[in-house]
Amino acid sequence: MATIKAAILGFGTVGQGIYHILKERKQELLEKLGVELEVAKILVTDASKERVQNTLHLMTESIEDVLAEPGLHVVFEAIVNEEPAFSYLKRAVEHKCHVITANKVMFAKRGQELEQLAKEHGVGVGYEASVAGGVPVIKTLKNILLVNNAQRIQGILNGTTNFILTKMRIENVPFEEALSEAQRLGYAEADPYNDVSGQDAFKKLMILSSLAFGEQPNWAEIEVIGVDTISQTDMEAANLQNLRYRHVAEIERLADGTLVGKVTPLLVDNVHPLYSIDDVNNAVTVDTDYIGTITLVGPGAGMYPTASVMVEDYAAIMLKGVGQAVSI
Ligand SMILES: NC(=O)C1=CN([C@@H]2O[C@H](COP(=O)(O)OP(=O)(O)OC[C@H]3O[C@@H](n4cnc5c(N)ncnc54)[C@H](OP(=O)(O)O)[C@@H]3O)[C@@H](O)[C@H]2O)C=CC1
Ligand SMILES: N[C@@H](CC=O)C(=O)O
Repeated sequence: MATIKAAILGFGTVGQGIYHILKERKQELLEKLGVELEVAKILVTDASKERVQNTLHLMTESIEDVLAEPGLHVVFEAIVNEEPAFSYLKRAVEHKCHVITANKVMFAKRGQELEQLAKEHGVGVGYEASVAGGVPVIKTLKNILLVNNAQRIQGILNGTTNFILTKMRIENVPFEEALSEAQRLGYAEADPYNDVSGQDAFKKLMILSSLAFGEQPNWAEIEVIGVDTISQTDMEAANLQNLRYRHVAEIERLADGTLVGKVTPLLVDNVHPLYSIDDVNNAVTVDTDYIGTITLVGPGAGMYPTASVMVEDYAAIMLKGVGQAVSI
C-alpha cells in the first residue's frame, strides 16, 4: 500500500478541518483511492502554538521546509490573501504537487495563471472551496458547460453576511453581535471587512465569471455594496412588508458580449428564489441556454463543509486524472 504525503498551508478553521477529515476518513480514502494519505507538514505563522493535539511536530513556518518533504504529493492551501499564497502554490506546482485551494482572494486574481502553470507541469488544481463553501458549484459548472452556455449567474455567495442578515431579522440582534457570532463559528474572514463590504462575494463572482464565461469583466466597473449599511430599523421596515434582505452577487453576458455584474443588498419578496435561503447558506442560480435555470443551495462557510470539498477535489484528481480535474 502506497503512502501519499500531504501538506496543509494555514491551520485555522479550514486547515484544521482538512486535518480532521483526512484523519477521520483515512480508511475510506484508502479503500476508494488505494493510498494512505498522511499529513507530513503544516505551515503557519507561529509554529510554537499547538492548535490541535499532537500536531506540533508537523508545524513549520518555512515553505522551504514544506517543499523539502520527500514524496510530497499534494498541498492544501488555506491561508489568506494573494501573497504569499500564490507564490507558495506556484512553487508547489513547479515541485509537481497537486494544489487545492480555498483562497478566493488569490484565485480570483491569479487562478488562470495557476491553472496554466499546473497544466504545464501535469498536476491538478482544485478550487471548489473558493466559491460558496460546501456548495459544489465549480464541479457543477465544469460538468454542464461543456455543452451549455451560461447566460447569467446570480446568488448569495457569502455565508457570513447571510448569517448576519438572518440573525438580525429573526432574533433582532444588532449587526455587530451577529458578526461576532459569525466569527466565533469560523464563518467570517480573518478580516471581516471582506465579508461585510461585499469584497469576498465579489472575488467569488470573478472566479465564477472566469469559469462560466472564460473571462472576467473589468473589476473597476463592478459596483460592490456591502451589508454594513443595513440598520435594524431598515430590517424592521422590511419585515413589516414581508420582504427580506439578501446580499446578492450577479453577472450576466449581454447580447453584445459585454459582461455586466454587481454585488449589492437586495430586498426580495416571498416568490423570489433567494427569499428562503437563511443562515450560513449560499445559493447559486445559473441560467443556461439548453438546461434552463438550475439552483444549488448549501452551507457557504464553516470548517467541515469547506474542508470536505477540498478533500473531495483531491480525491477527484486521484480518481479521474489531472485532465479532468483542472478547469475547462
Ligand atoms: N472559514 C471558512 O468558512 C472559509 C474560508 N475560506 C478561505 O480559506 C482560507 C482560510 O480561511 P480560515 O481557515 O477561515 O482562516 P483562519 O484565519 O482561521 O486561518 C488562517 C491560517 O493561515 C495561517 N496563515 C496566514 N497567513 C500565513 C502566512 N503568510 N504563512 C503561513 N501561514 C499563514 C494562519 O497562521 P497562524 O495560525 O499562525 O496565524 C492561520 O493558521 C481563506 O483564504 C478563506 O477565505 C474559504 C471558504 C470558507
Ligand atoms: N467568509 C466567507 C467564508 C467562505 O468563503 C463567507 O462567510 O462566505
